[in-house]
Amino acid sequence: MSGLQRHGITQLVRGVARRFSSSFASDLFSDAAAAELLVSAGSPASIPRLQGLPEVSCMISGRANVGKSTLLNALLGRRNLAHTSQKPGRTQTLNFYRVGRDPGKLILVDAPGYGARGRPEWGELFHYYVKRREELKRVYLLVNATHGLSDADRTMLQSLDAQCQASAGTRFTLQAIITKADGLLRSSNGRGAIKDIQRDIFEAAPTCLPAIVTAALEESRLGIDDLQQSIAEACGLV
Ligand SMILES: Nc1nc2c(ncn2[C@@H]2O[C@H](COP(=O)(O)OP(=O)(O)OP(=O)(O)O)[C@@H](O)[C@H]2O)c(=O)[nH]1
Ligand SMILES: [Mg+2]
Repeated sequence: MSGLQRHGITQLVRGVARRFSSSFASDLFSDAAAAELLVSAGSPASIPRLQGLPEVSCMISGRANVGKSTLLNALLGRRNLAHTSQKPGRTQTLNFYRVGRDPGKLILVDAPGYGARGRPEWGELFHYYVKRREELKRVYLLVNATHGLSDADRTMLQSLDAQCQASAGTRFTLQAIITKADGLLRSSNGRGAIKDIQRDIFEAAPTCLPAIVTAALEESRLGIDDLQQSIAEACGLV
């Protein structure tokens, strides 16, 4: 068998494996009606143990109004499981959502936005959670495509990156999500602007995995399958 044929077969096997694992990831998120908000925690003392559940937590955090709750609804195929609002600061607690039918396979955590019009105590709650939560597998940091990185995003990325480096990625890994990309991708320099954001993210946090570019409104969806796949991989479920 020639080298070229061997290469062709390897590529074919990889392609099939990728398709198989991506269909597994979408199965994981397919049971939309069964997803459930388990607990909202407003203080470190009320962060739940959730013992008994095979919990693997993914954390979604980001600047207020960046589109976290809308993204969570898109991921779970639900309209209003997580409350959304045009006004920043709607999410004020850590909200633990079970994905799938009880006992579930993983937990998604929606967090209060920090930065503009977020409150410092919400940031403290998030930091407490990230420092202590053994079940946490990955932190997703959301960046608004139209605003780019804020100073608060940079500070957060640097802090999370330092924690990832300190544990050599054994505690949790870090990945950025560029949200609300629909608006930017319609403009002539949209792709360039997204590349700039990706470069800024890498400069602030070299351990951050390549950003997933998303749009989460019902009328324009982008990157949701990729995000489902990434969450399943982070949680060791594919
Ligand atoms: N164009 C566009 N708008 C979006 C997208 N995602 C969310 N939005 C809008 O942005 C606003 C804020 O969305 P939320 O999901 O409530 O944002 P959040 O980050 O959860 O906000 P807080 O909980 O207040 O921190 C809403 O008006 C959404 O409809 C998107 O992908 N594209
Ligand atoms: Mg919210």
